[in-house]
Amino acid sequence: MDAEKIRQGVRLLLEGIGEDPEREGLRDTPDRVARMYAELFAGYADSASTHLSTTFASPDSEMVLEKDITFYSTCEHHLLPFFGKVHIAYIPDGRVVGISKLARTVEVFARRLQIQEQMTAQIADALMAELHPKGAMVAVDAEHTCMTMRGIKKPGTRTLTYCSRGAFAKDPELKREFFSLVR
Ligand SMILES: Nc1nc2c(ncn2[C@@H]2O[C@H](COP(=O)(O)OP(=O)(O)OP(=O)(O)O)[C@@H](O)[C@H]2O)c(=O)[nH]1
Ligand SMILES: [Zn+2]
Repeated sequence: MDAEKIRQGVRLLLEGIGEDPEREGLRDTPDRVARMYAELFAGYADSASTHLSTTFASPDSEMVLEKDITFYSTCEHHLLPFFGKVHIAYIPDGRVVGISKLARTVEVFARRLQIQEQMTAQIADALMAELHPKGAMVAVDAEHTCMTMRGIKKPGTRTLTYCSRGAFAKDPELKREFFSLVR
């Protein structure tokens, strides 16, 4: 990430809205925003494979479901936050990952400029590619501040997206089980 470019950009934004970037309250803002962006967009320098490569043998495991993983991401159309919960399920094919690694995988993709559908699919595809499970399913339930605090302004509206791969894509019964568990 190029912190200097971000600082220059924020100075221009402040001028654009008619503010004085040199006034006391704003003097450190470009640098604060650059440091904040390093945090919000840390996902670009991270990869799911880093977190999903350590696996443990678990021959008899059935569905594993991690639900209510809180996330904050940034909408690529408006640069505003969208946030909510991710639910991840997979059916191991003999090997499982440490449970924290599922939440880490969410962070890898949430900490980028995103649209919700793409983030949902990227999480499912990363699980399939790294863990080779029999199937994976991801649901995301989020509020987009670009819809609630601006534009159409509908507070409380939630967007739900799903992505199923492998056994979950083929077997409606498994999908139903996933939905009954995340509800
Ligand atoms: N599918 C999808 N759309 C998104 C997401 N985040 C924001 N959007 C939408 O992206 C669209 C961008 O539409 P535009 O018409 O180009 O932008 P806009 O004039 O700011 O649109 P409004 O929000 O309707 O005022 C809007 O409809 C947003 O609601 C997302 O994660 N997925
Ligand atoms: Zn938006």
